[in-house]
Amino acid sequence: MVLASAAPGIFSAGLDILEMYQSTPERCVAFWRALQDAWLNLYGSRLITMAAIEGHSPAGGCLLAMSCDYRVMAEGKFQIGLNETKLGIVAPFWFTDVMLNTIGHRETEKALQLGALYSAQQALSIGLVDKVVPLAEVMPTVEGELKNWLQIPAAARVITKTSMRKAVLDRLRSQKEKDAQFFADFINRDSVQKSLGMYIASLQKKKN
Ligand SMILES: CCCCCCCCCCCCC/C=C/C(=O)SCCNC(=O)CCNC(=O)[C@H](O)C(C)(C)COP(=O)(O)OP(=O)(O)OC[C@H]1O[C@@H](n2cnc3c(N)ncnc32)[C@H](O)[C@@H]1OP(=O)(O)O
Repeated sequence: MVLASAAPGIFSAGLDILEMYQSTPERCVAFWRALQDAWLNLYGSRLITMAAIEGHSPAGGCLLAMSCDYRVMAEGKFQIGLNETKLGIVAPFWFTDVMLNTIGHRETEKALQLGALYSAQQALSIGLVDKVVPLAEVMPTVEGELKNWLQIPAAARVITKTSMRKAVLDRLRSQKEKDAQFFADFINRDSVQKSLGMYIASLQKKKN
């Protein structure tokens, strides 16, 4: 399975910030449950999963990419990373776990505190993506890599993948409702709503 985007220049802009702003607790819980299930299915997928990152990939976009087995990113101006702290929010523990599994403890600690967004070359240097190529070559490179992965006996590959990811998946599975409730409480704090409001305004200002 290849994750790619139909929007030129954007792999994924992350979670819909407007869903987290001035929403109701009930809607926040439903929103979060949908995200949890999507992520559990992706990270726990038995399929070979690859991200064709042909554009920006902040926050939830970076989570999607990191949850795949292999990442190819377009060189140039695009950025990738977990930038949550820049919005005044905090990456949930399962976002952090996936980043830890991808780039290790020291880089994750820096990346998360700073809300760092990396260029493709920087992302390559810390292991956040596996390959950087010109934009037009992203999809052919993914397809070529997929052929390599498909050579591996499926059962052996799936057992290996499952055992590598089980602990992180189980950690969320065992506390889904608590996590959803925590999200709804956290996101509706006055201080968090204020930060989100300012961030939304800054996105709109950038456009004008
Ligand atoms: C004690 C422990 C505590 C733990 C607590 C944990 C609890 C949980 C806390 C909460 C965790 C939440 C996790 C959040 C994850 C996320 O994914 S948050 C989203 C982060 N995303 C971003 O920051 C991206 C913002 N967007 C951009 O930077 C740019 O838009 C872009 C992606 C780089 C593209 O730029 P460009 O091509 O120039 O397009 P724009 O003109 O900027 O955008 C077009 C329109 O789209 C709107 N938009 C962009 N991104 C979003 C978004 N994520 N959500 C909603 N809307 C978005 C943008 O405002 C423009 O809108 P219009 O002006 O109406 O056209």
